[in-house]
Amino acid sequence: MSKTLIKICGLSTPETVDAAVDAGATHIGLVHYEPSPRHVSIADAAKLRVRVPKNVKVVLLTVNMQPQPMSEALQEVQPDVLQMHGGEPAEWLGLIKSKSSLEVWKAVGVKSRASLEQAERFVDAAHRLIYDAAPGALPGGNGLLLDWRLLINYQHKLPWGLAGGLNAENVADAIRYTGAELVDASSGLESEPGVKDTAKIRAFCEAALAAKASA
Ligand SMILES: O=C(O)c1ccccc1N[C@@H]1O[C@H](COP(=O)(O)O)[C@@H](O)[C@H]1O
Repeated sequence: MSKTLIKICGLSTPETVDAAVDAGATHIGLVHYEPSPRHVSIADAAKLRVRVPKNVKVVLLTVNMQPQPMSEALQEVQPDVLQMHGGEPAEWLGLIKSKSSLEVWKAVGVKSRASLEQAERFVDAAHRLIYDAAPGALPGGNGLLLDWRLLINYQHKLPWGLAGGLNAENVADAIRYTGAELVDASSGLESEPGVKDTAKIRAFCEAALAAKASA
């Protein structure tokens, strides 16, 4: 199995971006969604983006963002990946995928096997699905685990990643149990909402890199 992909999301300071890169993250997530404690403005996202070396991908996370501000945000931040974490329709993602060189990811809340089947509507519209727990107070970033058993023996139609309540203590089990090739964590790496802890980031990356999926 190839090396696990690691996305550290909700970074908002130069120090924590650098810590994630140094720890071996393959993807740096910047959340642009005002209700989130991890929200960064587009101007700040653009400043953080330029710190990230070329071998690490920058993911801009948005929620139901309208086309015009989205287009301006993409222009300014120049992310490698756009993660849509709301109720965006497949047609909308498909349009962005067909008109840009961006990798397009769609996050879906997984409550049942039916959620996985419903997410297949994004097969032509997205490059990757991110399986998260069902939305809580926020559309994501709630630290809620999804039921990993739902993923066992599922014939995924797209590359996918596992999110939802991951932290340094559970990520190795998550990889071994589900076979996830990409793990995505945010609130589990914080000392308080919106404040990333560099020691937790390092411990998460170490545990994820050391784990070998058996699924
Ligand atoms: O992190 C947020 O605040 C956020 C806000 C709105 C949508 C998604 C958000 N985060 C993403 O949600 C998943 C799971 O996060 P957690 O590890 O359970 O906190 C992940 O993709 C985050 O990047």
